[in-house]
Amino acid sequence: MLTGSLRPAPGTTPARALTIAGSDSGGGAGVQADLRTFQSCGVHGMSALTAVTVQNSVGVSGFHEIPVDTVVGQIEAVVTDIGVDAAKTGMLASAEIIRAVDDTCRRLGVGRGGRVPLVVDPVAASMHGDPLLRDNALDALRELFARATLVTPNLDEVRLLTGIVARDRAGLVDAAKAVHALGPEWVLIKAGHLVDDPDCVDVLRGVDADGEPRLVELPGPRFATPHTHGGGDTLASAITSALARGADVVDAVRFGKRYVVRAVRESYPLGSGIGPVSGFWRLGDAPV
Ligand SMILES: Nc1ncnc2c1ncn2[C@@H]1O[C@H](COP(=O)(O)OP(=O)(O)OP(=O)(O)O)[C@@H](O)[C@H]1O
Ligand SMILES: Cc1ncc(COP(=O)(O)O)c(N)n1
Repeated sequence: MLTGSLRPAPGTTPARALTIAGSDSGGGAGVQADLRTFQSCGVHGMSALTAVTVQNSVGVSGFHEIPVDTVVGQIEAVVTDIGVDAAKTGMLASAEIIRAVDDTCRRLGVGRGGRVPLVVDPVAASMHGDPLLRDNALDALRELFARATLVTPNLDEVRLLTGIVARDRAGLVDAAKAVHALGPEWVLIKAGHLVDDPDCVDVLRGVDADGEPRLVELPGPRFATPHTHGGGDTLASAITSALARGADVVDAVRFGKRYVVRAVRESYPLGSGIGPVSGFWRLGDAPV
């Protein structure tokens, strides 16, 4: 289902995915990366904007939150009319927005217990180290995990949310167990920050159909590039796209990993700081 052409048949309604996230003015991460990824995975992308960041390749100099009612209104507007096959969250900015998103998802059947899978990427800071979440919002973020089909923390987010400092692959497995205990159905711990490991082996943990704990390693090469801005958003959006197209969580995560490996391999310099992973790699060469 997820190999070969991902282009929807002309005239048919494609699978639909919603991102609830912030804008990156530099275009490398946030809703810009999410919508780009949905498109190249053959999925119609929709967005509920939570915040506008002032951002370029060297950092985030500030952000402005969207009023809670407007965040909720965007989600309701698209879910009740257009419909959604899978959703993801990225930058949620504040405890008030997180709690409103959690409540809205519950009401609309998005996330655990509902019809629509929900991927929660617990964005707390940019890769430059600039905050994207208010200091008092960690409890609300932990609570949102219980609504998630899948959460996708990086190692800094694992440390913030659980106190666990993972230094090697065994540490990733411990981290997966600790984050799983916070209540999501599945956890994907991303290995990008384990810079001393020659490979990038992400770890997925969940419970299979028989109720048995399941651990899946997602192997991948590590490319020697500083330009990985938006890698986490791109991975989570590719996974969300696969879920929207009907894949189960393990297959969707395998697809997302294959997708992000290509995106990192073709990442490019931009500005004077950190460039983005590529959204171009699936473009064909046919003349227009
Ligand atoms: N240098 C690299 N080479 C190959 N894969 C990488 C590299 N860095 C990260 N990845 C992969 O990219 C994905 C994102 O991982 P990472 O740990 O960087 O998440 P993140 O910190 O949330 O991303 P970002 O902050 O860059 O948006 C993971 O699948 C990870 O294994
Ligand atoms: C709006 C927004 N959302 C998410 C990120 C995280 O991406 P990264 O960790 O690559 O900076 C970001 N920088 N900006």
